[in-house]
Amino acid sequence: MANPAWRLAQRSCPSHLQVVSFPVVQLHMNRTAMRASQKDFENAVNQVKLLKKDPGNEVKLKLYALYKQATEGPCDMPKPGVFDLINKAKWDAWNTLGTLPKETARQNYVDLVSSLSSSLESSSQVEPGTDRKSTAYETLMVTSEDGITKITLNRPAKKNAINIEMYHEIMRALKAASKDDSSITVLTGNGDYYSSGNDLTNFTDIPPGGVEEKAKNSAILLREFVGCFIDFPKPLIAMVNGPAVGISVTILGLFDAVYASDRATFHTPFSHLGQSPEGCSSYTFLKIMGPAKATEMLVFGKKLTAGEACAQGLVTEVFPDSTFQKEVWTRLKAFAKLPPNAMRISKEVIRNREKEKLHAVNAEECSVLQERWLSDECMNAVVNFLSRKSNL
Ligand SMILES: CCCCCCCCCCC/C=C/C(=O)SCCNC(=O)CCNC(=O)[C@H](O)C(C)(C)COP(=O)(O)OP(=O)(O)OC[C@H]1O[C@@H](n2cnc3c(N)ncnc32)[C@H](O)[C@@H]1OP(=O)(O)O
Repeated sequence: MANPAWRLAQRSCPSHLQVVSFPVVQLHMNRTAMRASQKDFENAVNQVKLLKKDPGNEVKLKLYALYKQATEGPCDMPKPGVFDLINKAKWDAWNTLGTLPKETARQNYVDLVSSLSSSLESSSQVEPGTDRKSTAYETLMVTSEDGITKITLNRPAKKNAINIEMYHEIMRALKAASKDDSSITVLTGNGDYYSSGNDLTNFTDIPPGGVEEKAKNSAILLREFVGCFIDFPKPLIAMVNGPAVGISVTILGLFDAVYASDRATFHTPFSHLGQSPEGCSSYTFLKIMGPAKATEMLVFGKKLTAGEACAQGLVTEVFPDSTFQKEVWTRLKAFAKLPPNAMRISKEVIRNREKEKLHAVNAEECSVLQERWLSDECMNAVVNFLSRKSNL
């Protein structure tokens, strides 16, 4: 237990959280749909006692925060002073959870313990330096090689539209990547598209009278999904191999570098869909490109070419499609040889002061969208697409 922040954090934690060992399992994010029972929660709390390896301060603070949220609800403690670093770190971690419902916090705690266990299992099964290929995903391909974990969206026949399963799997892959032995993480798409954004059939499996409930659960899912990008600790790089739509574009503002093929386009047709911006784009795009250009994209749905997106600062560099893979991978392999701790810490220094703001923006965007999804404008747009009348 290297860091005094955690040691101190333990003092006001229940005794089970004072044992630092490392959990054991595969993260089953789709369990969020099932809801953890009190018994699952208690089991997870006990499982923490069995952990053999230190999961690191970041994870321990998350466990602390989720435990407090699950047992006491939203943080109502006065904010510690700036020099009370340890208690402030704990307070920040708890307070960041905002009004996350107790039962969601309980579920997230169970999932986190489960994912820690999973990461221990996988790392103990793989020789250091050995290439890994995960077969545990339905909608992704995840590989780890040369210090780079590559997450590939893998529904090419649907233009890599993000269905509910893919949201969960991306979160699971990011959580695993944040703890594996790679230095950088790359997100890309299989096939001709990077991603066509939210799968519009996500709006279809709604039980009669259940639309409000579905909107509420979707807002929780979206907030958690975007939160994983806000909190991702290692350099996160997008390789935008083709057109990108909707949420696959907006979250680019949370990446550390965005490399694009000259075939890529960037399109956020939220108004056409009766929806509103997410992925923190209502904040990041304004910072990146200024309000005038951000409004063109986010309000009027202007589709940008890769060159335009680069000129506006959303994209780091554009490559001819014919050499895109080769040139970007050469670059990524060089990045992956840089000292990983230095990269992680530099990212922290660059990003950390914005984190609290980003989580607040994320929460607000999700709450606005929750209402939007119930609007006639949104429902009509979805029905139009599903009946193939959409003409974005
Ligand atoms: C009650 C509340 C529930 C809320 C649930 C919400 C959960 C979180 C939401 C987070 C917020 C995110 C917002 C966004 O991302 S907005 C952007 C949404 N995306 C779109 O509007 C794009 C829609 N797709 C298209 O316009 C075209 O398909 C596209 C231009 C991408 C490609 O056109 P093209 O003609 O080249 O190809 P096809 O249309 O024939 O597509 C091939 C097949 O892929 C299917 N497809 C493509 N994109 C999607 C999609 N986004 N959702 C569902 N399906 C998609 C398409 O239907 C074709 O399938 P078939 O071959 O079976 O017909």
